Amino acid sequence: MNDLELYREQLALCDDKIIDALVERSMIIEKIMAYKEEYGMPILQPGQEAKQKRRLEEKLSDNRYKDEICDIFHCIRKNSKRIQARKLFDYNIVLIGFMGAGKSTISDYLSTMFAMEIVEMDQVIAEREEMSIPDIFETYGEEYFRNLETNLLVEMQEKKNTVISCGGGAALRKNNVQEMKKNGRVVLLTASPQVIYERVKDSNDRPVLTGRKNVEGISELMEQRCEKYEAAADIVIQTDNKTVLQICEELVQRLMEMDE
Ligand SMILES: Nc1ncnc2c1ncn2[C@@H]1O[C@H](COP(=O)(O)OP(=O)(O)O)[C@@H](O)[C@H]1O
Ligand SMILES: O=C(O)C1=C[C@@H](OP(=O)(O)O)[C@@H](O)[C@H](O)C1
Ligand SMILES: [Mg+2]
Repeated sequence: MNDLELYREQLALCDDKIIDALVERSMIIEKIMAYKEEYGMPILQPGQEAKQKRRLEEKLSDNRYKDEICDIFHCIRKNSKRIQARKLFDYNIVLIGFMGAGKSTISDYLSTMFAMEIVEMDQVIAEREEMSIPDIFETYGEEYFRNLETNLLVEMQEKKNTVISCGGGAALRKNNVQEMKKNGRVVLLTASPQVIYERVKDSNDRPVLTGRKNVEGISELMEQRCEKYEAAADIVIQTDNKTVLQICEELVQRLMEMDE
C-alpha cells in the first residue's frame, strides 16, 4: 500500500470515529430532553449554548483549525436543535393574534432556538408582490391581500416542523383556520390594548390601524376580532409583562402538555 492509500484509510477511520461520536452526542441530547421533561425543567436554556461555545473557543484558542472546527460545531448545534424540534413538534406551530401581540418576534425566537424553518406570512407576501403591505392595501385593496393570505396558508400545509407567523387578520376567515389546523397547532398570543398600543405606536406598516392607532381604537377592533381568534386557538398565551423567553417557554410547555 502506498502512502496515499494509507492516508485515505486513516481518514476513513477518523470519519468512523466522528460518526460514532455524533451518534452518541445525539443520544445524549435526547436524554437531556427526557430529563428536563421528567423534572419539569425549562426546555429553553439559552445560557447553556453560550457556555458550550465559550468552552470550545477556550479549548481551541491555540488550534490552527479553530475557525473550521468552530464552524462544524455551529452546524452540530443547529442539528441538535433540529433533533429536539422533531421530537417535540411533529407539526407546524401557527401563531395568530392581534397586531403587536408578538407573533413575528416569538416566531423568530422559536425558530432560532429549535432551528425550525420559519414562514413570516407578511414578509413572503410582500416579497412575492414586490411591494410593502401598506402598498398592497393601497394599490389593490384589503380583499386582494386577504386572498393572498388564504392562498399562502393552503400552500403551507405541505410543510412540517415549521413556525408560521400569521398576519393579524389571517385567523378571521374560517377556511384559513381550517388550513392552519390541517397540519398545525394554533397558538393565540394576546396582549392588552395598552400594551399593544405601546408596541405598535411607532410603526407605520400596519394599514388596518390607520386612523385608530390609539388605545380606544385598538380596543374596539380587538373586541370585534377576539371571538374569532379564541375560536381558532388550540392554546392561548397572554404576553403582557412577559419576556420573549418566558413566552416561548410557556408556549413550548403548553404544546408538550397537549401530547400528554
Ligand atoms: N413580549 C414582548 N415584550 C416586549 N416587546 C415585545 C414583546 N413581543 C413583541 N414585542 C415588540 O412589539 C413590537 C411588535 O411585535 P411583533 O412581533 O411585530 O408583533 P406582531 O407580529 O404580532 O404584529 C415589536 O417592536 C417587538 O419588538
Ligand atoms: O391584523 C391585520 O389585519 C393585519 C396585520 C398585519 O400583521 P401583524 O399582525 O404581524 O402586524 C398585516 O398582516 C396586515 O397589516 C394586516
Ligand atoms: Mg408580524
